[in-house]
Amino acid sequence: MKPLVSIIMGSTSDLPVMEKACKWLEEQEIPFEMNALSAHRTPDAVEQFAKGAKARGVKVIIAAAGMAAALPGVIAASTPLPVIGVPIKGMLDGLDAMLSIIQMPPGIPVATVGVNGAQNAAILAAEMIALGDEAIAAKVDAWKASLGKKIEKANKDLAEIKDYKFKC
Ligand SMILES: Nc1c(C(=O)O)ncn1[C@@H]1O[C@H](COP(=O)(O)O)[C@@H](O)[C@H]1O
Repeated sequence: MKPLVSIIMGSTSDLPVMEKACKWLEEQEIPFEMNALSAHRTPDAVEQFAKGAKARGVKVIIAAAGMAAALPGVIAASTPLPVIGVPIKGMLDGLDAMLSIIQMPPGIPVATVGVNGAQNAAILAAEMIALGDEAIAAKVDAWKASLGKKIEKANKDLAEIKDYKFKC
């Protein structure tokens, strides 16, 4: 199946974080592709990718980068598709990447998730696609319902801990 989500990372050193996005999309059976491209190191390839993504059927791009994270913004500049940026934690705890990604000049937005927020990026991508795709909307709904069930069970378990004292 043609990929609906394209995951781009600045380096394969970002892969341990971005695997969480892949895992979530795989579990939901949402087709995706993944590539390492760098606005700093392979600028021509990034431009070519960004300009061609929509015509290949991609609906949302997830772009992850650490340090001086130009990649998501550079991709956003060359595509009409929504771009979700994932700041990767590095030497400055990811604050450098987060600010690089979130502080886009007016007109070229990047929807930025939290530092290392790969799974949230995948969920947000699915929610965007779900606006025009009932099957994916049903998957997102089911996922959110399962989260609710988990916390309901955790709350029940908490009530059953006999010596639990509310300390706040
Ligand atoms: N921020 C960028 C860009 C870019 O924005 O084009 N290209 C690579 N990087 C980041 O550099 C970090 C170190 O990369 P290496 O581990 O390859 O040296 C990675 O987190 C990557 O995302």
